[in-house]
Amino acid sequence: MPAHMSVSVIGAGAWGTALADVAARAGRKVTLYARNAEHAAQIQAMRVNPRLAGVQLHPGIAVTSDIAVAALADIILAVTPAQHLRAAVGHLAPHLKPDTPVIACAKGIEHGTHKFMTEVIAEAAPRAVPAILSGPSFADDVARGLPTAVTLATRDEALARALVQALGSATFRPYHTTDVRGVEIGGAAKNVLAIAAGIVVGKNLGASALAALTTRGFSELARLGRACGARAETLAGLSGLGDLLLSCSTAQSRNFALGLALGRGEAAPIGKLAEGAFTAPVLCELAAAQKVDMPVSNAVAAILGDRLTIDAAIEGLLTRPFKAE
Ligand SMILES: NC(=O)C1=CN([C@@H]2O[C@H](COP(=O)(O)OP(=O)(O)OC[C@H]3O[C@@H](n4cnc5c(N)ncnc54)[C@H](OP(=O)(O)O)[C@@H]3O)[C@@H](O)[C@H]2O)C=CC1
Ligand SMILES: O=C(CO)COP(=O)(O)O
Repeated sequence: MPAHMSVSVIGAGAWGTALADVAARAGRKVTLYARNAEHAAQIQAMRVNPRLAGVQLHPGIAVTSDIAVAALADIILAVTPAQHLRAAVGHLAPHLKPDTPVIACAKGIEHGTHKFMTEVIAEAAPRAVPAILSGPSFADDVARGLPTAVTLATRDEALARALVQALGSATFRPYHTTDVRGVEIGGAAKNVLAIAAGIVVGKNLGASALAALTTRGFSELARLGRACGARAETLAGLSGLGDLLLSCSTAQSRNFALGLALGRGEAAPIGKLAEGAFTAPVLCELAAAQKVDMPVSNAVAAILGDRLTIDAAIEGLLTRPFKAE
């Protein structure tokens, strides 16, 4: 069997299920791992996952709750929430073949450690080769076969190219890079900024304010990225600017939807994973450690931490001293 023929997806949520479909469409032999045996059996039998309602599973996808079976694949996609990645990869690690690429598809930074997703993989599965996939891609759109493009990064350029070949198709176009950190920062920071964008819309501040907020948000994302060694073209690429534009523009984004509810003074949507709420405090800690100014992200973290009202946060941002762009 040629290299990279088989793919396992760890985490049968909305994005894991959509990515299993992507890999099957690309011609790979696909296994979707759900940690709950009952869920796995139900998805296998019904060919739909309640976490991605209305989408029929590709007939080639096998569903398992056996981590040893999932670990046999040539490529692993790790698609749990960011704060669960270490546990999921740690569970998988003893069963992996040496040098198996493990691609993080979560967007976030680990609490407490400040580690990025590939660093978590490197620690939890030292014999694996960490990679990251991120970009503008709603699970629902991708699973329905609507086209998009993302960025896939790993340190070894030849491997990055091979992974893109293994997963890419006409409707899911990964671009490769070796700038792992740039891809990680874009995916993590955009979620926090999308909450701010939702607040702007929820507060009816107008389309001009939304564009200004998104642009200033990009500016702070790029500042932190540069401080952490990311390349400018990655930050302005699909995982940075691309995903920021998507997530700051529509309530289809769960992060934007959280901000929208906050801005309207409504309760947060129940049962919807908004990674930005988890990332905000750790992003701000990281920025402070790097001495990078991130006023929008700081405001989001303070609002979520009940240290600032939304009105006070808006006033604070609007009355900052004028400065050069
Ligand atoms: N949804 C989207 O459009 C996109 C999401 N992402 C990112 O992907 C990540 C996952 O999001 P999404 O799929 O939407 O989230 P969901 O809430 O839909 O699903 C998360 C899944 O992770 C599983 N899980 C949690 N911990 C573990 C573990 N230790 N081992 C195995 N599985 C585990 C959960 O299992 P259980 O059901 O048993 O709780 C659940 O099925 C996030 O970081 C998100 O930002 C990225 C791009 C698009
Ligand atoms: O990352 C995503 C789109 O690229 C999904 O966004 P939300 O997690 O905000 O729904």
